[in-house]
Amino acid sequence: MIVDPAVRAALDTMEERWAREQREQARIPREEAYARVDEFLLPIGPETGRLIHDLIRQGGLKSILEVGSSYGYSTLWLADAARAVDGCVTSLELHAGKIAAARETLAEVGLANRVDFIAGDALASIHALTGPFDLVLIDLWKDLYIPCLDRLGGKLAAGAIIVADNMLFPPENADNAAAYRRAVRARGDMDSVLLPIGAGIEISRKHG
Ligand SMILES: C[S@@+](CC[C@H](N)C(=O)[O-])C[C@H]1O[C@@H](n2cnc3c(N)ncnc32)[C@H](O)[C@@H]1O
Repeated sequence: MIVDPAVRAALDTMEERWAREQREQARIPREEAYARVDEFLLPIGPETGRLIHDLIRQGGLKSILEVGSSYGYSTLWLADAARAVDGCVTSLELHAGKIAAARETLAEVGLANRVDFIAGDALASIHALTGPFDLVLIDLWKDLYIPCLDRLGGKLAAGAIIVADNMLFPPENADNAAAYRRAVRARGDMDSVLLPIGAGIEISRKHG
C-alpha cells in the first residue's frame, strides 16, 4: 500500500483527471478520441497499480522495466515500490512531452532518483538494454506487445514477472490481447495466468 502522502496525493490527482477524461472520451466520436490519444493518461488504474506495488515489495523485485510510461501514473506506483525495496525503474516512452510531464510529477514527490526515462521507440530501447529485469510492465500500443516480449528474451531474471495490461478492455484490443496470451504461453519457460483486474492483466512468471 502507498504510505507516502505526497505519492498518494499525486495518484489521486491523476485518478481525478482519468475520470474526467473517461467522461470526455465517452462524449466525443471514436475517431476524435483516436486522433487525440496522446492527450489522455490511459492509465493502468488503481487495482493494477496496487497489485504491481505489492508484487515488487513482497518479492523484493529491484530491477523494474516499464514499457509505456505515458504521463507517469503507473511509474508512480512502480517508483514508490522500488524505493521500498531499494530498486530502480527504467521507463520507456515514445512521446517526449509525456516524459517531461512524468519527470516533473516524479520530482515533485521525491521519486525522480528512482526512475530512468528513455525517450524513443521502446523496441529499440529494449534491444539496447541489458537487464536482467525482475518485473516488466508492458503497456504500450497493443500491436507491439509480442515484438516487445520477443525482445525481452534473455533479459529476464530467473523468476521474473511480466505484467501485460489491457487484456480484457478495451474490446477492440481483443485480437491483439489473445495473440499476446498465446505467445507468452507458448514460450515454454513461463507460467502465465489472466486476471480480471483493472483492464485485465496477464501475469507471467519465468521459471526460476
Ligand atoms: C496505455 S499508455 C501507458 C499508460 C501508463 N502505463 C500508465 O499506466 O499511466 C501507452 C503509452 O505507450 C506509448 N507508446 C506507444 N508505442 C510506443 C513505442 N513504440 N515506444 C515507446 N512508447 C510507446 C504511448 O505514447 C503511450 O503513452
